[in-house]
Amino acid sequence: MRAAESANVLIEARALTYSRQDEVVFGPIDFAIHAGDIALIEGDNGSGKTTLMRILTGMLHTDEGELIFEGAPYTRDTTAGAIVFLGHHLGLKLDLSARENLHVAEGLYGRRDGADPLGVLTSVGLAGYEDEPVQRLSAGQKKRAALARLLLVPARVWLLDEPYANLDRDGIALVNRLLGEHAARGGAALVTSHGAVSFAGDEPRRIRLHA
Ligand SMILES: Nc1ncnc2c1ncn2[C@@H]1O[C@H](COP(=O)(O)OP(=O)(O)OP(=O)(O)O)[C@@H](O)[C@H]1O
Repeated sequence: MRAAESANVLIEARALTYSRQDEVVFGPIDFAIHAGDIALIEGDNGSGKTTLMRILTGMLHTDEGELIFEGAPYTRDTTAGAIVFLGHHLGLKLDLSARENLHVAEGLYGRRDGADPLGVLTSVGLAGYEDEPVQRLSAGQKKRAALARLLLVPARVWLLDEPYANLDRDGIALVNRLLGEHAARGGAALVTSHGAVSFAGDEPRRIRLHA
C-alpha cells in the first residue's frame, strides 16, 4: 500500500469474522476503506451484509479478527460522530416533521459546515414538505427525509443498507449524486444493494461476502 493511501485509511478490517452460536455468518474478510471511497458490500441473501453493517455501526461486536478506525481500535469512542447509519429502519420519529427530525439529529451529532435543515431538505427534493409530519409522507419521501440527515450531520463515513429501496428513478439518481459528492469531498461510504449501483467518480471497491 502506498504511504499516501495508508495515511487516508478510515476503516480497516483484518480477518474479520462473525460467528453466531459457533456458526460462521461471514468471514474471514479483509478490506480497507479510504477517504473518498465508495465500497459495495456484495453477497446473496443471508450472506451477512446487514450483519457486517451492524458491526460497523457498533450495534454488534465480534472478537474474531480486527477492526480498526483511523489506526485505533474500533470502539464507540473512536468512531463517535464519524459514522452515520441508514438502515431498513430509517430512524425517523413519525410524529415529527422532516425538519424537526433534522433538529433532533443535529442536537445529537452536530451540523456539517455550510449545511442547514431547509437547504438539505431542498437538496433531497422535499421542498414544500418540510413541516409535514413524517407519517404523512410516502415511503420514498420518508427515505428522502432520512437521506437529508446524511447531508446535515458531519459524519465522514456513511453506512447505507439498501439505500435504493422504495426510491423512484429520480430518487436512485439522487442517492448516486449524494454518494458522488460525498466521495469528492473526502467522505467514504459502504453500501449494500441488490440493485445496480452507479455513480460518478472512481469504480467502487467491492467487499464480497459468501453465503
Ligand atoms: N437476530 C438474528 N438472530 C439469529 N440469526 C440471525 C439474526 N439476524 C440475521 N441472522 C442470520 O444471519 C445470517 C446473515 O443475515 P444478514 O441479515 O446479515 O444477511 P444479508 O446478507 O443482509 O441478507 P439479505 O440480502 O437477505 O438482506 C442469516 O443466515 C440470518 O438468518
